[in-house]
Amino acid sequence: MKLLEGKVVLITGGSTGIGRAAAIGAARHGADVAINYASSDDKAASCVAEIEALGQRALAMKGDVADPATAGDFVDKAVAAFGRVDVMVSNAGICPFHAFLDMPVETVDRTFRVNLHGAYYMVQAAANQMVKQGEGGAIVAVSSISALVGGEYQTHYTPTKAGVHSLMQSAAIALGKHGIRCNSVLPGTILTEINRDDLADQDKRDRVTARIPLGRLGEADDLAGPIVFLASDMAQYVTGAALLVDGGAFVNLQ
Ligand SMILES: NC(=O)C1=CN([C@@H]2O[C@H](COP(=O)(O)OP(=O)(O)OC[C@H]3O[C@@H](n4cnc5c(N)ncnc54)[C@H](O)[C@@H]3O)[C@@H](O)[C@H]2O)C=CC1
Ligand SMILES: C[C@H](O)[C@@H]1OC(=O)[C@H](O)[C@@H]1O
Repeated sequence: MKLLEGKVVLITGGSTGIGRAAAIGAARHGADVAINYASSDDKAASCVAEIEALGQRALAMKGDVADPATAGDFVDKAVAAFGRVDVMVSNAGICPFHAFLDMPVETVDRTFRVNLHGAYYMVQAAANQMVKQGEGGAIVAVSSISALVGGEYQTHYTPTKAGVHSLMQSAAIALGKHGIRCNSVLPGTILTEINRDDLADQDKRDRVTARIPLGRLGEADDLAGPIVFLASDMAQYVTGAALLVDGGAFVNLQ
């Protein structure tokens, strides 16, 4: 069964990792997909090609989500190409691991701007388009298990993920009357570019893996199903929710 047949899905940071897996997952479920991406034209083009090979329409738009203007441009471009917006997956993010006591101001500022401000502007732009269309919609934000627990080298990052989780809760209230559902996924540790260097430390990798009841680190594709589900009408009465996708890591205290 295809869960997103005929829908138009927008995804930020969609050329790699979790965003790319969500883009391909949405296309497999019958959606046309627009991705925003930050830098690599080649990766964006290959994602578009993969979606088109599945028989769906796709477009890629380069843009920095930290710039408020990018959100409106992205939504406008998707509407010009596909006529509407049914789903926004706010996924773009950075996590430049660094110790707390000498954290550079620029690193804090950039992480907040990309992860939290970027999500805010994208969600707002998509919601305005959905309200204009008058047929509801679904917003899925990629938050993190880090919204609930800390990280020694992530003091600038974990608050942004808590913020994204909170944004979905408040947006669910603000947008419920328009039939727009807002939910977040909370991935655990997923092997992607964002943590490639950090997890090159075998000790850390082993420690993180040992905490996961399912016995392995996550892969980007582990997020595709939960994101497609929350975006789809199968989740028609789910809003303001946060779905942990962490192999059980969060509940594993002792
Ligand atoms: N990999 C993990 O263990 C976890 C990742 N996450 C979140 O998942 C999301 C996706 O990350 P991953 O797929 O893991 O890594 P990734 O590095 O493959 O994906 C992040 C994407 O965001 C894009 N991006 C970064 N800054 C941007 C900007 N200013 N404007 C537009 N796009 C930008 C990157 O180019 C990249 O495509 C992030 O929000 C991250 O915080 C959450 C929990 C765990
Ligand atoms: C990038 C990290 O490996 C990853 O990011 C998160 O949000 C998770 O909690 C992991 O720490």
